[in-house]
Amino acid sequence: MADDVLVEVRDLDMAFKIKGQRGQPTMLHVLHKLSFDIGRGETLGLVGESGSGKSTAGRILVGLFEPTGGSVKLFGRPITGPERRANLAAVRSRLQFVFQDPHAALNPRLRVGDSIAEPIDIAGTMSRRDRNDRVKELLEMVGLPRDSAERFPHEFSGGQRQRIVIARALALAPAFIVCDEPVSALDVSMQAQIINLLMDLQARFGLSYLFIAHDLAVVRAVTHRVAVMYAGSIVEVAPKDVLYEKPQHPYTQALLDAVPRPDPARVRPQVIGGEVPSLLVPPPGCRFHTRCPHAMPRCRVDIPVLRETGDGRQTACHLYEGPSVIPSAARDLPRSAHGASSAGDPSLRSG
Ligand SMILES: Nc1ncnc2c1ncn2[C@@H]1O[C@H](COP(=O)(O)OP(=O)(O)OP(=O)(O)O)[C@@H](O)[C@H]1O
Repeated sequence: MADDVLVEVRDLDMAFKIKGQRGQPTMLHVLHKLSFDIGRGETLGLVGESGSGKSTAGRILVGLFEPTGGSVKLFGRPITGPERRANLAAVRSRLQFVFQDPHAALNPRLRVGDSIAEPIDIAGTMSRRDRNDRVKELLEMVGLPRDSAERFPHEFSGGQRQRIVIARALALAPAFIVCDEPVSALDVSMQAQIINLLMDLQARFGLSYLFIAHDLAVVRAVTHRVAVMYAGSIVEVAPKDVLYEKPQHPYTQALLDAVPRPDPARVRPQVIGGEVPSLLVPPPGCRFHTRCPHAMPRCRVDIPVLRETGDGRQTACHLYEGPSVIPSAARDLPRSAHGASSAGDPSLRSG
């Protein structure tokens, strides 16, 4: 593993045992062969429709769920397999999680200082005085007055509460934080402030983030690279400007097309047609083929895997597997290649 890779995920699978029809236990396959890295000081965005598995992936990375397959290394240590327990204990203080809802994340009966100090108290390594000094330092770091420690969560706004949650996440000086929709419960002006805070903290402490969000504008503002998930798989991962300027996977294109833009020529955003496939009975082949305007016969049979397609991008799509020159984006393809007729275009088929 390169020194600057903090998080290494390979072929991650996750299935939950649930009650199926007539109460029979059945497995819900939520993640399928996820692979990605996150570097030191890097923010990887994770986007995709609701239910695509983003939060499940985030929870696995902080040790909340044990995956059913594949491997995860944090700071070079596997947190999957037989060493899971020992390695998680060793890296726990360097991992944190910031949830969407700052109201639910804070105990209303605890003073803010005691909430922030929870990880310190659990670690049990600081004197009372050092702990209280650290709490004040953390409050300052997140832009709150030092005397906030004595107050209760209900005395703060939603944005301030999220600052308190972030202060608690920073208590043990982590290196990696999973931020799961950290600003989606806040109004737009608060969102900008919290995003700026997260970015300032990253610059100051070299933090790495997995940033899970629905809002593609927020993701673009905050991330370095973006991974797009569809029905439990990553379909495209690329540096953010590459992805946003020239989305390659048909699903990424549809996702970006669905974003409302202040463009008078576009009266309303395109919506992604069709239904999200069932995770219980996923379609064979490419899971997006049931909604894909470019689906070819082989898309119904073969599962595409992530492949390098240039510009630091990986895409899982049969359109880009051809033996001939790979187009830099599906948008650059001749019009005929965009429609269903591409099924018959041999230059777009893989060999
Ligand atoms: N503990 C669990 N037990 C059973 N199923 C679960 C569990 N956690 C998540 N799931 C299921 O896994 C699938 C993916 O959920 P997940 O929350 O990871 O998606 P998501 O992309 O984060 O969605 P959202 O954006 O709505 O939060 C869903 O079908 C969900 O119902």
